[in-house]
Amino acid sequence: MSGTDITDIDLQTLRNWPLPMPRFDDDKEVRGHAVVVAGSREMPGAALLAANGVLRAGAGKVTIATAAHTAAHVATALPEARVVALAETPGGGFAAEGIRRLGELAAKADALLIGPGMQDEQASAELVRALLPRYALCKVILDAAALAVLRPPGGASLLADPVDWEHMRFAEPVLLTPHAGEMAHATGMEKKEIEADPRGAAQRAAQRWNAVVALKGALTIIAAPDGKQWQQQGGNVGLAISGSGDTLAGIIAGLAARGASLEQAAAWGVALHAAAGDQLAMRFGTLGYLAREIPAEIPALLRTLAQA
Ligand SMILES: NC(=O)C1=CN([C@@H]2O[C@H](COP(=O)(O)OP(=O)(O)OC[C@H]3O[C@@H](n4cnc5c(N)ncnc54)[C@H](O)[C@@H]3O)[C@@H](O)[C@H]2O)[C@@H](O)CC1
Ligand SMILES: Nc1ncnc2c1ncn2[C@@H]1O[C@H](COP(=O)(O)OP(=O)(O)O)[C@@H](O)[C@H]1O
Repeated sequence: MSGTDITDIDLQTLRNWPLPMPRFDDDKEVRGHAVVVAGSREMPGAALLAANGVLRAGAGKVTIATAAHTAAHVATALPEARVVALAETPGGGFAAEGIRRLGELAAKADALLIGPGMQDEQASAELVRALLPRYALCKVILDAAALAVLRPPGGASLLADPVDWEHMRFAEPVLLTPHAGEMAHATGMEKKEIEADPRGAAQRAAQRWNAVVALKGALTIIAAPDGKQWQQQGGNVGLAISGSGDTLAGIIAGLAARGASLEQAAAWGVALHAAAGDQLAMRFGTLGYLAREIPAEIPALLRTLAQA
């Protein structure tokens, strides 16, 4: 299933693929605005981890749309963010009444990240289904609970069932950031099967869903709908920690808001995230650094890579 060409995300690849840089006189809107739809009563921290990633990746502005119950706490914890409170479903998801507001926010944003720490997968899937066709005006990244949109209501496997699949082709490519467990959940495949052939799984998903797929793990594969693939095997096992993926999703959203394409934001995001893990491992040891410490490593790494 896997093709033969895959590009390693190494220093040379990044050097040949420079990120868009702001002009000296740009304002914060021009530097990029990301909307992060994330968090819930049980996992408010995911919204903070992702939003920190957005700002540390160099975007000018972040808006967090999160559960009304925890919005005030989130706002206090990240004073740099604008925080929009969304009404909740009984299951802790975001109620449909928030969709119009989210659409208005997305229409003014450069990147839209949906999913980290959201509860109620069904409500999350409905929110994505309702939001994307009406408001797909910016770069969209779907992570964690938002990936539930990939499962048809009956729960059948999309990759195994081309009929159900037809309903789920994205009109415009979005970026999906599943780990193997989420990929298994979305496709009906066994996690073991995905781990045995991550390139094949990512590539099939990218082509069938019309999405850029970043399949995360110790080896991360990025596959684009046109067949291009990148891989990154770096970082360290300390990155296998609660909230690590939330920071990655935020870093990627920040880079996309700055003007990177979805493929470029994914490749740079994965490289920066791994390099941040390596910096933290040198300082604290491989085990025991925190996900919240990852984003603060990014600005210095960006400077180093930009000058490399
Ligand atoms: N502070 C916070 O608010 C945090 C929120 N988090 C949120 O928690 C939610 C659920 O996270 P999980 O995906 O861990 O859900 P689960 O713990 O429900 O895991 C779902 C399935 O995926 C498997 N799995 C989990 N991580 C994996 C990995 N890295 N590679 C392969 N298989 C894996 C599990 O074994 C399980 O079968 C997400 O919305 C996430 O954003 C977590 O990131 C932790 C921190
Ligand atoms: N052993 C490992 N070595 C290097 N990176 C890893 C390893 N395990 C996980 N990662 C990276 O850590 C991140 C974990 O993301 P995820 O599983 O979504 O975490 P969470 O849901 O807790 O936020 C991914 O970017 C993944 O590529």
